[in-house]
Amino acid sequence: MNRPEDQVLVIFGASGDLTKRMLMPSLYELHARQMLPERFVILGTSRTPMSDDEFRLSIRVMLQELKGENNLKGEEVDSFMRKVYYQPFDPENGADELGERVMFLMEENAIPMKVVYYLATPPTSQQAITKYLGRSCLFRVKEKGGWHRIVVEKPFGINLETARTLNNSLLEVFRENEIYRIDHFLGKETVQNILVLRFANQIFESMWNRNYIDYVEIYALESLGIEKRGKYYETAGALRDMVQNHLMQLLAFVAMESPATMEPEVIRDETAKVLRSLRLWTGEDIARNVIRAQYEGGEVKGQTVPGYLQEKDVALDSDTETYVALKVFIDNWRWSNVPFYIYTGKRLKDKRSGVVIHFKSTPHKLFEGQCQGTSCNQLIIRMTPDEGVMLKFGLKMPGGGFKVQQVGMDFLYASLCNNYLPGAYERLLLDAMQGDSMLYTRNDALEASWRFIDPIESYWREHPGKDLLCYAAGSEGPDLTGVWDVLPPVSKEEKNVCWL
Ligand SMILES: NC(=O)C1=CN([C@@H]2O[C@H](COP(=O)(O)OP(=O)(O)OC[C@H]3O[C@@H](n4cnc5c(N)ncnc54)[C@H](OP(=O)(O)O)[C@@H]3O)[C@@H](O)[C@H]2O)C=CC1
Ligand SMILES: O=C1O[C@H](COP(=O)(O)O)[C@@H](O)[C@H](O)[C@H]1O
Repeated sequence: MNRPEDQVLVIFGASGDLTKRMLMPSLYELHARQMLPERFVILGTSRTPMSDDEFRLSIRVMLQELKGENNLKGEEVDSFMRKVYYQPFDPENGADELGERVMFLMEENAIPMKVVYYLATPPTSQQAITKYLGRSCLFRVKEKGGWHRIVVEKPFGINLETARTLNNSLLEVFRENEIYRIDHFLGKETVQNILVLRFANQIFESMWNRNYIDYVEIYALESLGIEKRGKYYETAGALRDMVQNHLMQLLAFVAMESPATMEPEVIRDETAKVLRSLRLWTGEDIARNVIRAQYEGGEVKGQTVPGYLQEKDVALDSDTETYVALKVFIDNWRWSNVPFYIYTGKRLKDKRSGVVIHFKSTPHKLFEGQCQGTSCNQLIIRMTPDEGVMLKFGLKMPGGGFKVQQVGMDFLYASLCNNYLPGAYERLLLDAMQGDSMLYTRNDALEASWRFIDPIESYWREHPGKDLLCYAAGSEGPDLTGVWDVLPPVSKEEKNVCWL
């Protein structure tokens, strides 16, 4: 792959968690693999006063923590740090020190006027930063034959209305093709692989519809709690934090029609179409098809952990959901009446995420014990743990008679000769630098997703605490027996099965 052209990356929110834990380590990894532009500067900025060296030191410490001191090459870290700078700056204070610093660094490093801005800041500051960029001397890079792009972190609004307001303020300064709305799930190798698995293999794609598929499960289960993000999580909950963005995008990849080409706009047209075809739940449909729950105290991996209500910055009577299960339909020709079950939650037994395609059973059952009366065939696309793909089918048990046992054919990414899997942020940062927006969310898709989420949030607001289930931290989630027609996937289903 070609390295991106020479440019500057300006990261707003440089003193924050995302920059330290995800962005800088990903940029370091790209540097170590010589995938960054030859002439390249990373300028971090936030309001916190810090010198270049203080910023570099904080990044060095984080790299050592994440990768282990022995796994870092001193020379490589030093050469990376030579690309890193910091400028304290408040976008609301009227001055343009940031713009001047960027211009100076471009000149000093003989970098053309090409800039990516990364907004790793809270949504409340995004409008002020965008407005600043519109009035800064930086805005002139385009007049001088350069380009600029802006990457915007989630959450993109808290409902359709706020998403539109944010989008309009971005469009006052940037063109749609310069706006990159990031969804880090799309940067995951296994998620991208859904496209290849589906569209490079006739055996799957020809069966990928209502005639052969009974139902689909999409899940992202976590053992982590809300960490120190109580304030944010109280306004988000599992539905806005995970479903509105990541799981809707994943659903769109699983359900989209085959694109005519692999061009970004063609792929994004197809994913947007899926989200526009979602059946919108209203009123009592919501009570039937959307389940919410909240964790109580418990034990996760041998550690006692508090319940959600005891977490910092959480209201004592909060009804914020930390778990949500949804039954979703895509009202189009391909998926008519095929349920998609979506599950996500915090403080569960393990971290597991993936997609399970449940194929229909054979029309006539010939064999004894044929997969306990259900279908023998599932395709499991595992994102975490053990990234890979497993196909399950029935085979004859050795010995007399014709007894069926379900077995699995398992592909593990770890088994590849070159088993380096780029992190999601590595891939997405590189794409933004190269001007490839395929794995970034387009505004119409985002709006379609909010159109589905908003009525559920409104219903919950109108019925505080109604039907809120609870589950113990460290469990598999709330007990849905009798509440839900299909029970959520449990860890054992993803494992290969051995002969009885
Ligand atoms: N952390 C994570 O794992 C993930 C985070 N995100 C998203 O990324 C964004 C940042 O998250 P995170 O790093 O965790 O948040 P933090 O609170 O850790 O950091 C926020 C950063 O934004 C800066 N900031 C805050 N207010 C302003 C302002 N008015 N003007 C300029 N800069 C400001 C802060 O610096 P200062 O106060 O010095 O200005 C700080 O550098 C959020 O939108 C979050 O939802 C998305 C996915 C994962
Ligand atoms: O965006 C978010 O994603 C993480 C889960 O991401 P993963 O890559 O670790 O699966 C989630 O923990 C967080 O709450 C959410 O904001």
